[in-house]
Amino acid sequence: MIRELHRLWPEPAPLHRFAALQAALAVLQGLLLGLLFPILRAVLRPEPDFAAATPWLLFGLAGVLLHWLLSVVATPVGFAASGELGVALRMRLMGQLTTLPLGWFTAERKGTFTRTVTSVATSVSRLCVVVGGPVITCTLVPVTVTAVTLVVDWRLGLVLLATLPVTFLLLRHCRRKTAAACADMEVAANEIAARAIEYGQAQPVLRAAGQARTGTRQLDAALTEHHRRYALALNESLLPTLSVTGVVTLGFVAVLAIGVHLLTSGALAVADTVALLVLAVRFLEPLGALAGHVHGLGALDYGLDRVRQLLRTPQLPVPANPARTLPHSGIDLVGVTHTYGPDRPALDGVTIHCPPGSTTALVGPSGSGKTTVIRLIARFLDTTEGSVRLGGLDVRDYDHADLLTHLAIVFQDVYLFDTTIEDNLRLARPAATRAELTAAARAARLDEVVDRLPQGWRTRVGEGGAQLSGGERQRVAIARAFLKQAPIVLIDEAASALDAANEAAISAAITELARDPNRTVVVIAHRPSTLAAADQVISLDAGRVVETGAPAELLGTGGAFARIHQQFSHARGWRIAARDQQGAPR
Ligand SMILES: Nc1ncnc2c1ncn2[C@@H]1O[C@H](COP(=O)(O)OP(=O)(O)OP(=O)(O)O)[C@@H](O)[C@H]1O
Repeated sequence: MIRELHRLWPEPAPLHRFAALQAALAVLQGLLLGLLFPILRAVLRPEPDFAAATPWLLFGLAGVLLHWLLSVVATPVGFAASGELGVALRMRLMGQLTTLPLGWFTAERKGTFTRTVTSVATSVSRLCVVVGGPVITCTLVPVTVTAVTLVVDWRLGLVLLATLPVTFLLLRHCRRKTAAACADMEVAANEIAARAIEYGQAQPVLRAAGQARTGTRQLDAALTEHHRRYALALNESLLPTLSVTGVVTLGFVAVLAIGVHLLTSGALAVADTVALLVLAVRFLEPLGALAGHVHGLGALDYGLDRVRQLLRTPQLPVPANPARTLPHSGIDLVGVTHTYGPDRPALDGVTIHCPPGSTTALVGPSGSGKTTVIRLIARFLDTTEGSVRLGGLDVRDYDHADLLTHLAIVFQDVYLFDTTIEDNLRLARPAATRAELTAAARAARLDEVVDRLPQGWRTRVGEGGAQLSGGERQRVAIARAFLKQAPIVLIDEAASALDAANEAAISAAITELARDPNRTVVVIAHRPSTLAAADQVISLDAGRVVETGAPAELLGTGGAFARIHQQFSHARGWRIAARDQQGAPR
């Protein structure tokens, strides 16, 4: 565990100071107990010799004062060490976060990461001091007392010495059991959290279905499972804990019996017997207390393991000499296969060519692989086979942070920070001038939204952007894309129904982005107007490209795209206008 801590926190000087103080306190306690021998020998005799006892008493007094002083110093040192360790662990975890492939961030992993950065890191840093301190004391006091006893009477010393390894081995076993139980209960706790969130989110559906009271089945099952595992964990750790207490009690009985025997047989003086019995009590007491701390140690082992596992997550490989600039804005996927898990590949031998300045619309049924194409272009994921090329270079040849400066991405579910609408837009270009902000907002039809808001640009948008509608949030994201002036724009168009104003505004904004000859746009299209603005449509099905061509061309083939178009036409009374040679609608 200590080695593990060193690996996670390479500069643990504050923790060393705290451990050294605790060790000093423990050894001092043991040595102070040793003073009982000369003191009792001087006092417990027919004619007590207080003069002989006085120097030892003075020694004892000085020792007690020193002990008090060290304890006073140890408390703030412990707090500081715990605080610094917490900060160091969180910094390392947050540092790791920025190097992970974005495809890693599934909902479940985000939950695990949040718990590790918050509660696990806090518990590790707290337990290191709150449990680590007493464990050092409870280990070193018996060791020092054994050494003192061996010096005075080797027979009693040997009894104490024999108790130590048995107790420590049992405690180690206890600790392993507790760590395993913690891991087991964490799985059950995660399940409860997931079901509780789901239950909260599903309230409208459950109420609409009249199942508000009965819809807790899964949550109930998760709670029952957690309770079952908790009871199991308690049962499993009970036996080793009771064994430790048993060994400690047996050790005390043995010391008592041998002490009485030595006293009655005249082999040990009364003063030494009394002192040895006091020492035996102080030897066994901390060992018993250790059993109480073993659960904390198990939880500490488990917490350290969680932090280590996260820090070991493979990072996105960085090339030795990364390309910094994008030669052009063309995009190519060459024989790309991507597999998420053991199932069939999400993309299977996909080849796509998007010339610089063109607009490509991706269409296809749900699960056909459209989002995966976007994720691979942005290198949120790496391909399993084949390569993704931006500006003629493999995405793996760029530094990922640099690569992202060339991309603007508009997600379907836009997340906004709980700050002003201006700050949310500035995220794309913090140094943008007022004129640039206004121009981007106008292009994305966000200006209409800003004008309507009570405090205009200074209006706070609420957590996640809750003060704005889905369509308005997507306008902010599109405005970010305009403001960033990135040569490559990736859009996952909102699939849900929008009101007429948002629908028209977003369509117009995407069409404007698509018309810009300096931008290459790839859009997952859900709206006819977006398809109409595209130079080419790529139709995907089950991870394969089934059709490629200009929208008007593909209409005539009667294939997959023509069928999608027919659905759109029925749903919205819409048709693709044929384009003239220059690409302008006729
Ligand atoms: N993180 C993931 N882990 C495992 N499988 C995934 C993951 N993301 C997507 N998939 C699977 O990969 C396949 C392609 O998914 P993808 O999201 O790319 O399709 P899509 O065409 O964008 O679908 P939709 O239109 O519903 O968003 C699907 O079978 C999907 O279940």
